[in-house]
Amino acid sequence: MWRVLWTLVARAARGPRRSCTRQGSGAPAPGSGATIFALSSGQGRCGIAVIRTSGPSSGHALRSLTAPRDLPPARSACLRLLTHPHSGEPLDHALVLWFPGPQSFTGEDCAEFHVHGGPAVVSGVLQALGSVPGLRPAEAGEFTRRAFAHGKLSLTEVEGLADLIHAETEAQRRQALRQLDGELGHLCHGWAKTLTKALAHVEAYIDFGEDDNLEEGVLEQADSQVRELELALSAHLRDARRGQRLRSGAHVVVAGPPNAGKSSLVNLLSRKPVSIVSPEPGTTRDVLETPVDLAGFPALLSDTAGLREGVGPVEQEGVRRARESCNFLDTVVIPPGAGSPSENSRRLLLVLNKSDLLPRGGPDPRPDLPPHLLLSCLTGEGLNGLLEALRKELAEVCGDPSTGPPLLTRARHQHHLQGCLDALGHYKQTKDLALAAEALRLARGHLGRITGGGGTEEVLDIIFRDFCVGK
Ligand SMILES: Nc1nc2c(ncn2[C@@H]2O[C@H](COP(=O)(O)OP(=O)(O)OP(=O)(O)O)[C@@H](O)[C@H]2O)c(=O)[nH]1
Repeated sequence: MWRVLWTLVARAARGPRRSCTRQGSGAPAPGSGATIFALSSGQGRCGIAVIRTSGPSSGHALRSLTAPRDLPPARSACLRLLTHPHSGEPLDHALVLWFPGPQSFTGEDCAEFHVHGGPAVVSGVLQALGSVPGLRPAEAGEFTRRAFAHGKLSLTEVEGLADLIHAETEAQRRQALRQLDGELGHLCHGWAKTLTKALAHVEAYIDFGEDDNLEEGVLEQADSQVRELELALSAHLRDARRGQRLRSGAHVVVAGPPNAGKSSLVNLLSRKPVSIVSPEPGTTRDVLETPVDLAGFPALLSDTAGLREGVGPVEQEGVRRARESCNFLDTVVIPPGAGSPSENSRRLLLVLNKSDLLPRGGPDPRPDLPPHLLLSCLTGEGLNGLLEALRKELAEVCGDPSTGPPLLTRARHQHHLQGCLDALGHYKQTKDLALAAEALRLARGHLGRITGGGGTEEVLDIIFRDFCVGK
């Protein structure tokens, strides 16, 4: 029987749809065939600038620009004089590297020129490359798109790479690196393998149901595999918003009565004068948002109008907007002497500001309040404690990328996971084994599309739009 089942596992793994493996779309990247070139390091004056090429004429380009005109050994840096291929004019002394395909980032022949980073050197070398027949400037993300097309990166790894390039905080960098290293892809791959096994069991029953040699309980095994998978997928979907928040930033709202020191705290946390600080109550009238790195997590920090009643229509509108902002993670700042906050915040971190005005080492001045932190925006005392408390809150809200399972970082991951769960729901409902097998294939197709299997072409333009030229 096991031989029968293994054959079926192999067949189920092939299936009518592409399984979730680490491979590209199979479709050639637009315009692949041409050799592309671009500055891959940042724009502007710098010590070293890296210019690279990818495509069949890379070797020819390297020989055309370097003296001596032979290819350096593969993947070894060599010092060469760069000259213009037509005029012979010296352009720079550069380190050059030759990466013959398929052992290169894109899977194609690639060359790199590490030149001195002056604008004239860079434009001279780019112009020289443009004069080599068969070469054209690369479009944004075209190197990575070719890497994807040649199966060098899965789609989740491409997304991880895009996130790594855009990462502005430590938590974002950690998360992006984990995705680039294939953690999310491996997770989906593991789920797809479970589905393949379940499918093999169902197909075995369809083909050999009457065969005495067929092992007992194959359908029950498939059912239990599906149940386990459902639990795992549901757990990930429950956490789905965390990964997206980690990419886009959590909302942190500073709210409280007028003159509490909200603007002072926003300026302190963002390390720049975002808001006007003044002893006059009611200075901040509207919600002021600024992106910040809070204890390694990305956040959109909002300063709000002081919450009070009986003011004019403009300030009242500010108060209304402030209350509306208190939907996410709120830090409510209150001064000594104010009443307990009544805001209906989902997550509240209470800070008692102006602690420098309190007697040193005295008892807690506000034992009537819920647990709170003491802070002085004036002296900075208590700031480390507040940052640590924020780090814990944000790790809850965004997910901690140092530990825990890989996060779903995009809406499309969530969409396909939900699609997979829905298909598993159909599997459980139907009594028809052929339809059950089809539901499992459908579920597996959704998982495959997360890592870039068939049917992802429509999202490629959106994903690669996030890249810069040269990547
Ligand atoms: N002593 C002391 N004064 C502070 C501290 N933080 C802020 N202040 C002062 O308190 C006053 C009000 O500060 P703001 O930051 O403008 O207060 P706010 O809550 O934004 O005020 P509104 O715009 O009215 O809502 C200013 O004079 C600040 O210099 C602090 O920790 N200690």
